[in-house]
Amino acid sequence: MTDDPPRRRRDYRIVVLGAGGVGKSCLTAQFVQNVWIESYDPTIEDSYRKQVQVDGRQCILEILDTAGAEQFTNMRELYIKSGHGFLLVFSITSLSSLYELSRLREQIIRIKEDETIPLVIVGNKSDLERERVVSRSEAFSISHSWGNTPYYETSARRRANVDEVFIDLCRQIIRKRKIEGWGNDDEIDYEPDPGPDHYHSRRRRGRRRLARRESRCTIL
Ligand SMILES: Nc1nc2c(ncn2[C@@H]2O[C@H](COP(=O)(O)OP(=O)(O)OP(=O)(O)O)[C@@H](O)[C@H]2O)c(=O)[nH]1
Repeated sequence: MTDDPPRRRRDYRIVVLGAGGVGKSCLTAQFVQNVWIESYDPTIEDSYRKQVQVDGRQCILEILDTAGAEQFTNMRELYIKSGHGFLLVFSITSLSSLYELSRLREQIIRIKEDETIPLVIVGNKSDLERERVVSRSEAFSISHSWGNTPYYETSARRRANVDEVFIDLCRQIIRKRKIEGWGNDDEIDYEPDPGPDHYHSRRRRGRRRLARRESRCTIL
């Protein structure tokens, strides 16, 4: 019996940021599992993994939702520090959630000490057009002022543009690493695929998993 040749993948750590209630968990659940979760229980830590192909490269996504406001800031700094790319999510029904993104971006740049970190701006809840308070032009003007950061409008409820935002971010990360000469440094042998994309809900264990694993998508 011959061993299979080792397969290779590249691991990218993606962090999903945004104000409370903008739909970060719903977006991620849709991307990972193709499910719509109407109401999310914040007391449960949910961990998601997804292996996807982006232009022939493997990418794994994992999400950790944490409860506890005090830990939140520290955990967020930790996640930002370790992130390779960031989804900045607001709701088109909340102007304040859009303004929150500037603060988050400044925090990312400060912590990462990098102004070219891969970002995607996500205007979620596009199905609530009648409740829209953030115009597309307002969101685009922020995108332009940030050096044309990609802007997408999504609906987690209708699963509109959900894959696109994650894939765009992965592409940016791949491009940046190429430009910066990371080459194949982060390629590692990996275990055979455990099966279909999976989802698990855990209490407390998620944080340890986050520290251990190389590839993550974290929701804050
Ligand atoms: N209509 C509509 N509602 C959405 C959409 N995405 C999320 N929601 C609703 O918005 C609420 C908040 O969604 P979550 O995914 O829990 O938001 P979150 O950003 O993870 O919130 P926090 O855990 O507080 O940070 C829920 O009631 C969802 O059902 C969407 O695309 N359209």
